[in-house]
Amino acid sequence: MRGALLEVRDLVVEYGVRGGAFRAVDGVSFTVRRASTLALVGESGSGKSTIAAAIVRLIRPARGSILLDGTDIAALPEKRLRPMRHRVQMIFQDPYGSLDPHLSALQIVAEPLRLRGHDRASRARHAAALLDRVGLAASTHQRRPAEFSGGQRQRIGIARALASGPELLVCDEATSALDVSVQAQVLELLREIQRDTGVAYLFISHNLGVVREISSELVVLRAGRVVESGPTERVLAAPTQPYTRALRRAALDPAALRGRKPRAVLAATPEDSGAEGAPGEGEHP
Ligand SMILES: Nc1ncnc2c1ncn2[C@@H]1O[C@H](COP(=O)(O)OP(=O)(O)OP(=O)(O)O)[C@@H](O)[C@H]1O
Repeated sequence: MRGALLEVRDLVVEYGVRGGAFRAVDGVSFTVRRASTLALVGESGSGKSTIAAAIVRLIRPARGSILLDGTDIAALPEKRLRPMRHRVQMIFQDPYGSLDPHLSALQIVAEPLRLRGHDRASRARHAAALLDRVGLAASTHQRRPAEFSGGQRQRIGIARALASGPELLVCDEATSALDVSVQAQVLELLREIQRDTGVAYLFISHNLGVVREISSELVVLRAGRVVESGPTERVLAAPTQPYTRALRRAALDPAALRGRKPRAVLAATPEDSGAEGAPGEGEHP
């Protein structure tokens, strides 16, 4: 089995709310292995994005550790974290908001290369190669983000993330805004990139169809806690938790397959309302 790249241990993340702290992530542990894909699933509000934000250090956890190759990046002072930041990159549901509208695709992808010390010629060469790699023809490289489709913008986001030379890509609903055929193309691209570069993915999604395609390991979250985890095929073939069964049914719902959040279709049937209670319960108001 491949070695561990990212080990999340007993992670607790809290948000300050009126009257105290709200615990959005409550004692979560999992391991992402090198060159492999672990999916985090769970209904809206279960804590997926909060975990992602803690991993890329947008938020500091209240407790627990996030070990990247054995170094606890949750505890590192900013100065010591800086040289490691390029090792973990993130791609978002809609990269549009994070792509500078005034820059060309080539300039967007060149920026992380500048930060890594590439000179101008090397930046142009590498950025063009990365855009080619994600399937964007040279004739499009000078276009601005608004001149691309959603799927193409996601490709720019992937190329930009790759420009940092990451070992881990955190993909937060990275294909959810895309229609099904474009989604399949982007998933295939991510798989090819993993084969070529050995990058690992932490793949956050509410869509079990997508998760089945891309991940080897699965962690199911509910109200900030892990309710089930293991090899994806095993967990999906024989979920032991009522909540996972409800999620699996939701994945078969056409609305879920179109990329909508399945909250509305998550009402558990009586057979599923076991000790875990009905999905949606315990959600933060
Ligand atoms: N800044 C914040 N302040 C207070 N509570 C927050 C904040 N951000 C998120 N939360 C709460 O933390 C919980 C987890 O939110 P999070 O966004 O991590 O869930 P999620 O599983 O990613 O949901 P989604 O699928 O809708 O993106 C939710 O109950 C949410 O309301």
